[in-house]
Amino acid sequence: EEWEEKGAAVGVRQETDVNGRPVLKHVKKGVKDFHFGRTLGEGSYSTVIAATDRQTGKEYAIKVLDKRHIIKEKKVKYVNIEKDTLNRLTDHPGVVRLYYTFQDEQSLYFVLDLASSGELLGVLKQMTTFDEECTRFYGAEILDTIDYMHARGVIHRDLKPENVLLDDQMHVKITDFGTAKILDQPKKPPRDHEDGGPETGSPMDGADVNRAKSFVGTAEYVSPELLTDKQACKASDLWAFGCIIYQLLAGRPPFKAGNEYLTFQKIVNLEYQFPKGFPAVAKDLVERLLVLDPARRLSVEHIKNHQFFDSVTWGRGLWRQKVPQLK
Ligand SMILES: Nc1ncnc2c1ncn2[C@@H]1O[C@H](COP(=O)(O)OP(=O)(O)OP(=O)(O)O)[C@@H](O)[C@H]1O
Ligand SMILES: O=C(O)[C@@H]1CCC(=O)N(CCc2ccc(Cl)cc2)[C@H]1c1ccccc1Cl
Repeated sequence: EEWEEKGAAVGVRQETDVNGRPVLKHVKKGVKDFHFGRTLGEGSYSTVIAATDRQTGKEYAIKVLDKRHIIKEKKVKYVNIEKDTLNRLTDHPGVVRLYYTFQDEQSLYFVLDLASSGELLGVLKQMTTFDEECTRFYGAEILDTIDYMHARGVIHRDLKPENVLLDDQMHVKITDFGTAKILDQPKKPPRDHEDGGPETGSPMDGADVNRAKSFVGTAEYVSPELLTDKQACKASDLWAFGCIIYQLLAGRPPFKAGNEYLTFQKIVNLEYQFPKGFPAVAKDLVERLLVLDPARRLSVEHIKNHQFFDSVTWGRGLWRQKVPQLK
């Protein structure tokens, strides 16, 4: 009998108890409720598979994590962070939604929105570069989603075109929250070392004693403050946002060198140039985001009011408008 897991009940069934009295049974989805289809992709600790709910016919992406591998690689903390973060970010069109979680002997399952048009990075590579209109549209949807995350006390910490997925209508779906930071966790007694991660207080915490000293995202998008004083803040996501805007228009990220160390050097020395023909208004925006001091970087509000986004209608309207033809 599949019993309700804490707060995870998704369905209710009417039954009668031994005295013939009606009783409501909470049932939880499981593997058998889905028809598993094609593999969408592989991660270091996960496989993502397209699946259809047998009762409703709705399509999902199910992320399957191998328990043994996660424990061996000491990634249990990231699993809990991903779940806790996704459970906080449930009502915004720009975030991949987590519908159910369940498990069996070998695996953990996360039932997610299916983003069937793949990664923004893949589309950018096909196009080489985006024109201003497409950059403005995708920049606006990404920024609107960052605004929502930050308002819910979540810093993504690893924003990049690979983690910006696209749904069947080519709207943005941001994913990969395993390395996110949840800001307003109730303060736990200080630990002997700080990795910047949230105090999840989950039973897994104690088990995961040698936590990563500090998480660093993907080299090309890492903010200078994360490299110098190991502290990420909301402005770190806006640094990555600046790198993404630059990359959509230029076809490559602003800081890229032969190896990670050289890339880090370019970042902390703010060593980057704009290609010829880079639009002036976009250049001004990027220059106000790629600022070494996080306190001097544009805030979300100021970015929304920047001339580059003049024609954008922020809010729900943004997500209802037709996506621009990628040309
Ligand atoms: N909701 C989704 N819809 C469609 N495709 C997805 C979805 N989530 C992930 N994918 C694809 O599946 C692949 C694996 O994603 P996953 O999040 O498991 O690992 P990853 O984050 O890409 O890798 P790593 O764990 O090493 O960072 C990725 O290429 C991604 O594009
Ligand atoms: O937090 C939860 O929602 C439940 C609580 C009950 C439970 O046993 N799990 C799995 C805990 C877990 C985490 C990592 C590994 Cl490698 C194994 C088990 C949690 C879980 C179930 C399914 C999918 C993800 C998770 Cl974290």
